Amino acid sequence: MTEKRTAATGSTLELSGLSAWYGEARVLSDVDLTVAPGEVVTLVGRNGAGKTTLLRSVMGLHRQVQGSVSWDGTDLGKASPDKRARAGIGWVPDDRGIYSTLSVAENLQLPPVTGSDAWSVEQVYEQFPVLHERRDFPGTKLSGGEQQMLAIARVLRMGSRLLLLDEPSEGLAPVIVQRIGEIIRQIKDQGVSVLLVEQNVKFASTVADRHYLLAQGRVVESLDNDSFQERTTELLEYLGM
Ligand SMILES: Nc1ncnc2c1ncn2[C@@H]1O[C@H](COP(=O)(O)OP(=O)(O)OP(=O)(O)O)[C@@H](O)[C@H]1O
Repeated sequence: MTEKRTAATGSTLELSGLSAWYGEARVLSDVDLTVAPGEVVTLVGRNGAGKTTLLRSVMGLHRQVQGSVSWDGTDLGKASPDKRARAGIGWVPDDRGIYSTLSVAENLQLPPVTGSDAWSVEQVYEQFPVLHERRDFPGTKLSGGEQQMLAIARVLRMGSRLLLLDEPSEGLAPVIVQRIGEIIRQIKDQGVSVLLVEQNVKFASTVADRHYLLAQGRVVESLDNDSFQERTTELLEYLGM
């Protein structure tokens, strides 16, 4: 098992006044957001609200931004995505981004180790037995759920301390969504933080500590999970979801 980290050794993500544009179009406006060590936080909002752009801005993949993204007390400024990855931020895109012609085992060998908490391949196989069973299969032969597990396992192999997950439950069967939920709770227990874009509100409420509701690029509500569960119907109606 991976050693459990304590909150004291973790890092906080803090966005302050983050705005983002595509050309002239402003798609994020003055977003303030924090993710504390070991916290699971979701971004909820309808299509086009700016959720993916926010994750890409944290990773440094979207560059037309203003405001600050700070990690571990340091403003990331214009740091490259590679530098952010080496600082412990792991990105799991919505298309999962695995190398489809490489085997599961090869995909797991590729990531550079960036942190002292990097999972070994053995740990990955212990926690994701299905990846062990499929270790010689190419990415193309994996189911959606297996691809999602592989994508998450790859950032854990690097030792990322903050996972940015873009719709991990999308298109997956309920039993697999449940398994992804267990994995998120487990990595949280190990002190890893998660910022999760999620349209599946029920799933979000089973894994998250807090939620930010985004509408037209603005944070319109920030709620703990109890308040979110109490007000789900009202909030979804407001968001048009
Ligand atoms: N490459 C791009 N060029 C121009 N506009 C873009 C681009 N990517 C996204 N947008 C626009 O930016 C806004 C925010 O998009 P974003 O993908 O961040 O939203 P989202 O909340 O993640 O929605 P979805 O769930 O549909 O991906 C939308 O209006 C979208 O049309």
